[in-house]
Amino acid sequence: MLYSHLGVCGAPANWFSPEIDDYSPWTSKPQCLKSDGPDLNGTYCIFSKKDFAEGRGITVVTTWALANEMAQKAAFAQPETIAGMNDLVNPPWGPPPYDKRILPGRGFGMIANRTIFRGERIMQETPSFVYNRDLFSSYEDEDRIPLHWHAAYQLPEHTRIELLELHKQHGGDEVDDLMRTNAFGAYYGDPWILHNNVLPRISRFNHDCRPNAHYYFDPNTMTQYVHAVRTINPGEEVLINYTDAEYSYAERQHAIHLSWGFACQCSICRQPKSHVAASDERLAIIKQLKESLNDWTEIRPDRAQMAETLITLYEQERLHVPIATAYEAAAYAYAIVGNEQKARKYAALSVEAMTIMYGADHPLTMDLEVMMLNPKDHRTWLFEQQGQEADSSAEEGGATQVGEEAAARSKWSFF
Ligand SMILES: C[S@@+](CC[C@H](N)C(=O)[O-])C[C@H]1O[C@@H](n2cnc3c(N)ncnc32)[C@H](O)[C@@H]1O
Repeated sequence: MLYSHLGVCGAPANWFSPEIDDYSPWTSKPQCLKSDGPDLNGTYCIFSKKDFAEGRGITVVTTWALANEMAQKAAFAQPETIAGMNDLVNPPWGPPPYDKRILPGRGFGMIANRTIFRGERIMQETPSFVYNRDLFSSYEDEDRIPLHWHAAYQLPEHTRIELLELHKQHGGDEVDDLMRTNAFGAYYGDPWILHNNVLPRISRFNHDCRPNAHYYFDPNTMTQYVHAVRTINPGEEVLINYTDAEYSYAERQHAIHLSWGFACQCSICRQPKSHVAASDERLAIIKQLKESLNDWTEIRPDRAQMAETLITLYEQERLHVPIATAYEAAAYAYAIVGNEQKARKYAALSVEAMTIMYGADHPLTMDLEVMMLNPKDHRTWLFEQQGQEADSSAEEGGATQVGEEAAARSKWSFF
């Protein structure tokens, strides 16, 4: 569907361009939706930069304040940090280990063209289209959809073609549809605001509830990374998970059908009913154990045992990435009682899995690295003992408050 205002008729009447001469780093003058308030910071506009990421380009529909924040990130301020990110011929991490192929019943998919080992980089990409999700709830379609189109037309032609060729599942407006079918949620700003990132290449990976690859987005480099979570054999399809890895069978089926329009037939969804029920039961116990392990309001002598059970359940569920949080819980459980050897062991396992889950530079990965290198340097070391001392001093009317201790402990809870 083409919008006449894109060419002949000019911008719609409810748009305006702020009277600002310097709108760098954006390469086109931002077009904004008229709002009632005088504050430009909260105004939604289209921000685009044709030369972003060595000519890949980017177009962003968000508030003025969030776009300014984004422009401070390394990807914009130090473009050398993302050199070669979208290069498919000679990418910095070696030739692509997959081929894009048409597959029966599921459109394009990515097939491994060699053995890919756990932790190996498979792909990396900067988004070409970023869209603030609040627009969906704040504006009617007739205001919102022209923004999509105008934003898409701000991209360099080769990137726009790549974007518009993406798979569309739902019908209706094309850009709206491609965004619903292909967008990845991503947080920008402080506090975090949910956006949609469209990454035309990573979008070609199909779904599996027990995938062999995992992605994460780094807002600083504005790059999404995909890594193998287990050995992938040549000829095997590289698959990512579109939903919450810990959803039950019914939740997975519902979410996949609603948002992507297919009935999931992955290896775990195709199991006999009794196996699916057993898996659901394990997932329910995983949920309960995580809640208990996240509760730091009392000293739990069975903490390490709970963490070990959680690890076993994740293994049985073939959840090779979220298991990072179970290793993390085990590392804490052993550190707080002063078991150096086991704290180190589980911290190392967690660092390995967290690097795939969030990246090596993520604060959680770096925190576990401290424990891996020297558990005694970690803030949780012998915490249980300190907690007990604090509890008894509180019972004796001492100055230390048990409540404060509990609050401090709850700050370690990351899952
Ligand atoms: C983000 S796209 C993935 C790439 C897509 N196959 C393509 O041709 O571009 C999502 C769409 O791919 C298809 N798809 C993804 N995973 C699938 C699966 N496991 N089984 C069947 N279809 C799948 C569905 O049509 C879904 O709406």
